[in-house]
Amino acid sequence: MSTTCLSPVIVALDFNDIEAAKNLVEQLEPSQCRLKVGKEMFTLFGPEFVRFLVAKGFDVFLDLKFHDIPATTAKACVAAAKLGVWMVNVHASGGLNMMQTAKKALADNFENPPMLIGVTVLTSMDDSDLQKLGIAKSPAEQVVSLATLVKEAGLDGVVCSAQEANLLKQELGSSFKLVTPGIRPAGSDVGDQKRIMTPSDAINAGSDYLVIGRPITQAENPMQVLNQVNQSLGFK
Ligand SMILES: O=c1ccn([C@@H]2O[C@H](COP(=O)(O)O)[C@@H](O)[C@H]2O)c(=O)[nH]1
Repeated sequence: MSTTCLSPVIVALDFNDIEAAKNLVEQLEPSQCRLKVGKEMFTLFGPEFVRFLVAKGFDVFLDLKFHDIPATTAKACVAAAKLGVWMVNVHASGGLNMMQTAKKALADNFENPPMLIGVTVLTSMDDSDLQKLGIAKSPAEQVVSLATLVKEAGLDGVVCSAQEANLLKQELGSSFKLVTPGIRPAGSDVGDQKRIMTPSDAINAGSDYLVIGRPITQAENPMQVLNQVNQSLGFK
Protein backbone atom coordinates (compact mmCIF):
# COMPACT_ATOMS: atom_id res chain seq x y z
CA MET A 1 0.00 0.00 0.00
CA SER A 2 1.62 3.30 -1.03
CA THR A 3 1.64 6.46 1.11
CA THR A 4 0.25 9.62 -0.46
CA CYS A 5 3.12 11.70 -1.78
CA LEU A 6 2.39 15.41 -1.85
CA SER A 7 5.69 16.41 -3.45
CA PRO A 8 5.76 16.55 -7.26
CA VAL A 9 9.37 15.30 -7.29
CA ILE A 10 10.17 11.98 -8.93
CA VAL A 11 13.76 10.96 -8.19
CA ALA A 12 15.33 9.17 -11.18
CA LEU A 13 17.31 6.24 -9.79
CA ASP A 14 19.94 5.90 -12.49
CA PHE A 15 22.57 3.81 -10.70
CA ASN A 16 24.75 0.94 -11.89
CA ASP A 17 25.32 -0.15 -8.28
CA ILE A 18 22.26 -1.57 -6.54
CA GLU A 19 23.72 -0.99 -3.08
CA ALA A 20 24.23 2.71 -3.84
CA ALA A 21 20.62 2.93 -5.01
CA LYS A 22 19.33 1.08 -1.94
CA ASN A 23 21.44 3.28 0.33
CA LEU A 24 19.64 6.35 -1.04
CA VAL A 25 16.22 4.67 -0.94
CA GLU A 26 16.73 3.76 2.74
CA GLN A 27 17.08 7.47 3.54
CA LEU A 28 13.85 8.36 1.73
CA GLU A 29 10.22 8.29 2.83
CA PRO A 30 7.45 7.62 0.30
CA SER A 31 5.86 10.90 1.39
CA GLN A 32 8.93 12.89 0.23
CA CYS A 33 9.15 11.85 -3.41
CA ARG A 34 8.23 9.24 -5.98
CA LEU A 35 10.90 7.07 -7.63
CA LYS A 36 11.71 6.35 -11.25
CA VAL A 37 13.37 3.19 -12.52
CA GLY A 38 14.70 3.47 -16.04
CA LYS A 39 16.42 1.34 -18.62
CA GLU A 40 19.78 1.07 -16.84
CA MET A 41 18.56 -0.24 -13.48
CA PHE A 42 15.81 -2.39 -14.99
CA THR A 43 18.30 -4.02 -17.37
CA LEU A 44 20.85 -4.59 -14.61
CA PHE A 45 18.61 -5.58 -11.72
CA GLY A 46 15.25 -6.51 -13.27
CA PRO A 47 11.73 -6.66 -11.84
CA GLU A 48 13.03 -7.61 -8.38
CA PHE A 49 14.36 -4.12 -7.78
CA VAL A 50 11.01 -2.60 -8.83
CA ARG A 51 9.16 -4.95 -6.45
CA PHE A 52 11.56 -3.92 -3.66
CA LEU A 53 10.64 -0.24 -4.12
CA VAL A 54 6.91 -0.96 -4.40
CA ALA A 55 7.06 -3.08 -1.22
CA LYS A 56 8.61 -0.11 0.57
CA GLY A 57 5.51 1.91 -0.28
CA PHE A 58 6.92 4.14 -3.03
CA ASP A 59 4.99 5.23 -6.08
CA VAL A 60 7.22 3.90 -8.86
CA PHE A 61 7.37 5.28 -12.39
CA LEU A 62 8.73 2.47 -14.58
CA ASP A 63 10.32 4.51 -17.38
CA LEU A 64 10.95 1.90 -20.07
CA LYS A 65 9.51 3.99 -22.94
CA PHE A 66 7.99 1.07 -24.83
CA HIS A 67 7.99 1.53 -28.62
CA ASP A 68 6.93 -1.48 -30.66
CA ILE A 69 4.01 -2.94 -32.58
CA PRO A 70 0.67 -2.54 -30.76
CA ALA A 71 0.34 -6.13 -29.44
CA THR A 72 3.90 -6.25 -28.09
CA THR A 73 3.66 -2.83 -26.47
CA ALA A 74 0.32 -3.68 -24.85
CA LYS A 75 1.68 -6.92 -23.38
CA ALA A 76 4.77 -5.10 -22.09
CA CYS A 77 2.55 -2.52 -20.36
CA VAL A 78 0.48 -5.27 -18.75
CA ALA A 79 3.68 -7.00 -17.57
CA ALA A 80 4.89 -3.69 -16.09
CA ALA A 81 1.56 -3.10 -14.36
CA LYS A 82 1.79 -6.55 -12.73
CA LEU A 83 4.79 -5.21 -10.79
CA GLY A 84 2.47 -2.81 -8.97
CA VAL A 85 3.95 0.36 -10.43
CA TRP A 86 2.21 3.74 -10.33
CA MET A 87 3.09 4.86 -13.86
CA VAL A 88 4.34 3.34 -17.14
CA ASN A 89 5.12 4.93 -20.49
CA VAL A 90 5.30 4.40 -24.23
CA HIS A 91 6.77 6.51 -27.04
CA ALA A 92 4.03 8.64 -28.63
CA SER A 93 5.79 8.19 -31.98
CA GLY A 94 4.68 4.53 -31.82
CA GLY A 95 1.36 5.89 -33.06
CA LEU A 96 -2.31 6.16 -32.17
CA ASN A 97 -3.16 2.47 -32.57
CA MET A 98 -0.22 1.40 -30.41
CA MET A 99 -1.20 3.78 -27.62
CA GLN A 100 -4.91 2.89 -27.78
CA THR A 101 -4.10 -0.84 -27.69
CA ALA A 102 -1.86 -0.39 -24.65
CA LYS A 103 -4.47 1.70 -22.83
CA LYS A 104 -7.20 -0.86 -23.54
CA ALA A 105 -5.01 -3.77 -22.41
CA LEU A 106 -4.41 -2.03 -19.07
CA ALA A 107 -8.11 -1.23 -18.63
CA ASP A 108 -9.09 -4.82 -19.52
CA ASN A 109 -6.62 -6.41 -17.11
CA PHE A 110 -6.64 -4.17 -14.04
CA GLU A 111 -9.30 -2.64 -11.85
CA ASN A 112 -6.84 0.16 -10.96
CA PRO A 113 -4.31 0.29 -13.79
CA PRO A 114 -1.18 2.41 -13.50
CA MET A 115 -1.12 5.78 -15.21
CA LEU A 116 -0.03 5.46 -18.82
CA ILE A 117 1.76 8.39 -20.42
CA GLY A 118 3.38 9.09 -23.79
CA VAL A 119 6.91 10.35 -24.37
CA THR A 120 6.91 13.30 -26.79
CA VAL A 121 10.30 14.88 -27.61
CA LEU A 122 13.19 13.88 -25.34
CA THR A 123 14.41 16.74 -23.17
CA SER A 124 17.94 16.10 -24.47
CA MET A 125 16.85 17.30 -27.94
CA ASP A 126 16.63 20.79 -29.46
CA ASP A 127 15.75 22.23 -32.89
CA SER A 128 18.91 20.96 -34.55
CA ASP A 129 18.37 17.40 -33.30
CA LEU A 130 14.84 17.41 -34.76
CA GLN A 131 16.10 18.80 -38.06
CA LYS A 132 18.61 15.94 -38.31
CA LEU A 133 15.64 13.55 -37.99
CA GLY A 134 13.91 15.35 -40.87
CA ILE A 135 11.36 16.98 -38.56
CA ALA A 136 10.80 20.56 -39.73
CA LYS A 137 9.11 21.71 -36.52
CA SER A 138 10.34 23.34 -33.36
CA PRO A 139 10.45 21.09 -30.26
CA ALA A 140 7.37 22.92 -28.90
CA GLU A 141 5.40 22.35 -32.13
CA GLN A 142 6.39 18.68 -32.25
CA VAL A 143 5.53 18.22 -28.55
CA VAL A 144 2.07 19.75 -29.07
CA SER A 145 1.37 17.58 -32.07
CA LEU A 146 2.47 14.35 -30.33
CA ALA A 147 0.72 15.29 -27.07
CA THR A 148 -2.51 15.90 -28.99
CA LEU A 149 -2.23 12.35 -30.36
CA VAL A 150 -1.52 11.00 -26.86
CA LYS A 151 -4.65 12.70 -25.56
CA GLU A 152 -6.72 11.36 -28.48
CA ALA A 153 -5.50 7.85 -27.56
CA GLY A 154 -6.91 8.33 -24.06
CA LEU A 155 -3.61 8.26 -22.15
CA ASP A 156 -3.22 10.15 -18.88
CA GLY A 157 -0.55 12.60 -19.95
CA VAL A 158 2.89 13.06 -21.47
CA VAL A 159 6.58 13.31 -20.81
CA CYS A 160 7.71 16.68 -22.14
CA SER A 161 10.01 19.47 -21.01
CA ALA A 162 8.78 22.13 -18.63
CA GLN A 163 9.39 24.63 -21.44
CA GLU A 164 6.27 23.29 -23.17
CA ALA A 165 4.16 22.99 -20.02
CA ASN A 166 2.34 26.30 -20.23
CA LEU A 167 1.41 25.79 -23.87
CA LEU A 168 0.26 22.19 -23.28
CA LYS A 169 -1.95 23.11 -20.33
CA GLN A 170 -3.60 25.77 -22.53
CA GLU A 171 -4.02 23.41 -25.49
CA LEU A 172 -4.93 20.16 -23.71
CA GLY A 173 -6.40 21.17 -20.37
CA SER A 174 -5.35 21.02 -16.74
CA SER A 175 -6.19 17.37 -16.07
CA PHE A 176 -3.79 16.07 -18.75
CA LYS A 177 -0.68 15.27 -16.71
CA LEU A 178 2.73 16.72 -17.58
CA VAL A 179 5.77 14.78 -16.38
CA THR A 180 8.89 16.86 -16.93
CA PRO A 181 12.52 15.71 -16.84
CA GLY A 182 15.27 18.21 -17.61
CA ILE A 183 14.79 19.84 -14.21
CA ARG A 184 17.87 21.64 -12.98
CA PRO A 185 18.02 23.47 -9.64
CA ALA A 186 19.94 26.75 -10.13
CA GLY A 187 23.68 26.12 -10.35
CA SER A 188 23.50 22.37 -11.06
CA ASP A 189 25.18 20.75 -14.07
CA VAL A 190 23.06 20.65 -17.20
CA GLY A 191 24.75 17.47 -18.51
CA ASP A 192 23.13 16.16 -21.68
CA GLN A 193 19.80 17.93 -21.13
CA LYS A 194 18.90 20.73 -23.55
CA ARG A 195 15.37 21.88 -22.65
CA ILE A 196 15.74 22.60 -18.94
CA MET A 197 14.01 24.58 -16.19
CA THR A 198 14.38 25.09 -12.45
CA PRO A 199 11.93 23.27 -10.14
CA SER A 200 9.93 26.36 -9.15
CA ASP A 201 9.77 27.73 -12.70
CA ALA A 202 8.57 24.32 -13.90
CA ILE A 203 5.77 24.18 -11.35
CA ASN A 204 4.77 27.75 -12.21
CA ALA A 205 4.73 26.80 -15.90
CA GLY A 206 2.29 23.93 -15.24
CA SER A 207 4.40 20.79 -14.69
CA ASP A 208 2.58 18.20 -12.56
CA TYR A 209 5.63 16.04 -11.81
CA LEU A 210 9.34 16.95 -11.83
CA VAL A 211 11.79 14.18 -12.74
CA ILE A 212 15.15 14.90 -11.11
CA GLY A 213 18.06 12.50 -11.37
CA ARG A 214 21.71 13.52 -11.24
CA PRO A 215 21.23 16.84 -9.41
CA ILE A 216 20.05 14.67 -6.47
CA THR A 217 21.67 11.26 -6.97
CA GLN A 218 25.15 12.61 -7.79
CA ALA A 219 25.09 15.29 -5.10
CA GLU A 220 27.43 15.08 -2.13
CA ASN A 221 24.34 15.17 0.08
CA PRO A 222 21.33 13.92 -1.94
CA MET A 223 18.87 14.34 0.94
CA GLN A 224 19.87 17.97 1.38
CA VAL A 225 19.20 18.69 -2.31
CA LEU A 226 15.84 16.88 -2.25
CA ASN A 227 14.81 18.70 0.92
CA GLN A 228 15.85 22.04 -0.58
CA VAL A 229 13.81 21.36 -3.73
CA ASN A 230 10.77 20.29 -1.72
CA GLN A 231 11.06 23.34 0.53
CA SER A 232 11.42 25.67 -2.47
CA LEU A 233 8.12 24.25 -3.74
CA GLY A 234 6.39 24.60 -0.38
CA PHE A 235 6.47 20.90 0.59
CA LYS A 236 7.78 19.81 4.02
O1 LIG B 1 12.61 13.27 -22.31
C1 LIG B 1 13.11 12.61 -21.36
C2 LIG B 1 12.59 11.41 -20.94
C3 LIG B 1 13.17 10.76 -19.87
N1 LIG B 1 14.24 11.28 -19.25
C4 LIG B 1 14.79 10.54 -18.09
O2 LIG B 1 14.69 11.38 -16.92
C5 LIG B 1 15.87 11.28 -16.13
C6 LIG B 1 16.52 12.62 -16.04
O3 LIG B 1 17.68 12.53 -15.28
P1 LIG B 1 18.66 13.75 -15.00
O4 LIG B 1 19.83 13.10 -14.35
O5 LIG B 1 17.90 14.68 -14.08
O6 LIG B 1 18.99 14.40 -16.30
C7 LIG B 1 16.72 10.20 -16.78
O7 LIG B 1 16.44 8.98 -16.13
C8 LIG B 1 16.24 10.13 -18.21
O8 LIG B 1 16.34 8.83 -18.74
C9 LIG B 1 14.76 12.46 -19.67
O9 LIG B 1 15.76 12.98 -19.12
N2 LIG B 1 14.16 13.11 -20.72
